[in-house]
Amino acid sequence: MSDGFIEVEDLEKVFQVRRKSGTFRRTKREVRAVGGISFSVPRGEMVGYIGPNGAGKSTTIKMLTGILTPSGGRLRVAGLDPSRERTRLVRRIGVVFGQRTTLWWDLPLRDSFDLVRRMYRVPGARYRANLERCVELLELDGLLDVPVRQLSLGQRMRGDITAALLHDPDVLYLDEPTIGLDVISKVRVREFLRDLNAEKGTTVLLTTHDLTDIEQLCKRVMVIDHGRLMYDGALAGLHEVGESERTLVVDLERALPPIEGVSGARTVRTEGPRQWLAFPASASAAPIVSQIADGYPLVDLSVREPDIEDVIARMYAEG
Ligand SMILES: Nc1ncnc2c1ncn2[C@@H]1O[C@H](COP(=O)(O)OP(=O)(O)OP(=O)(O)O)[C@@H](O)[C@H]1O
Repeated sequence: MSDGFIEVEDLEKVFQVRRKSGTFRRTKREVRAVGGISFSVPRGEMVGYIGPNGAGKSTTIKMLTGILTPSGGRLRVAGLDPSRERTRLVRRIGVVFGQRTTLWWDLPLRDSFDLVRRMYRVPGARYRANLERCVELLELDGLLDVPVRQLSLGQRMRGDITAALLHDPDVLYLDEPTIGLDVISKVRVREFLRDLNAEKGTTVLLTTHDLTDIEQLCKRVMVIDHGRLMYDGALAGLHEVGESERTLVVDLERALPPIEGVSGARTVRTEGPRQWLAFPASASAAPIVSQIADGYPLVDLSVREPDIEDVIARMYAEG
């Protein structure tokens, strides 16, 4: 194996699923959730790990955290074998699942954090410094005495991220950290993660359905589908392989005929004063925006990233 901080070689996970067939008979079926993948992540890198539903992302993360034992292949995180040395590994990693909380539902945030401190035996000074930093950067001030169940989704997520970082992990696994968050909370979480990576050199593996997360945080992205690694490289390269498109959504002062004559983009939909223009995902939106602003009464605009499913479908189409 090479000397990456996360090293994965021919990693496999096969689940045996029992199915009832007829009244008495049960048949066994194998599900190859991860079918022999290899990658290496150097220390301090932020990597996106994306793929459609059921692709094998969670199963990979569970093997990387030691929750699941691989069926085959080799795996090292911070020099440790996750399933055999799980207790030692736990001190080196942090995990955030967007769809469920690791915080105690009925306790105020402060008490949840205190329990995490005891569990990981974080020294007092380090705990206070880390908590203070998270409270400031994630704007949790005033929320520490609120029970978790009373927090909004965005506030809870920021609480979960704090809980995952109190013991200064070297590796952070983030599973859909911006799912269901409003635009402002998303921006806040992304800024925080960028700063964390820059200041502490935390290695981050990020699973998300939101390509904007990847675009703003990761230089490198890995795509998994049907348990196989389909792509490992820059996001721009992925867009080129799949010839995927981004969409510019423009609001004009009034309803007008479809915008025409903008080089590099074409109008794909109009609805009252709002129009949608598609352009190659690897191109910059700036020249398109300026052409529209020169010729049309522009009020507002936003750029939408392509869906991950769409990008992957196009990859297949390219063959
Ligand atoms: N414990 C299990 N027993 C049997 N099959 C499983 C188990 N866990 C996962 N699978 C199957 O393995 C495959 C990969 O699942 P996995 O949860 O890793 O996908 P995913 O990429 O994380 O999907 P999602 O984006 O929906 O979370 C799926 O077909 C799933 O049904």
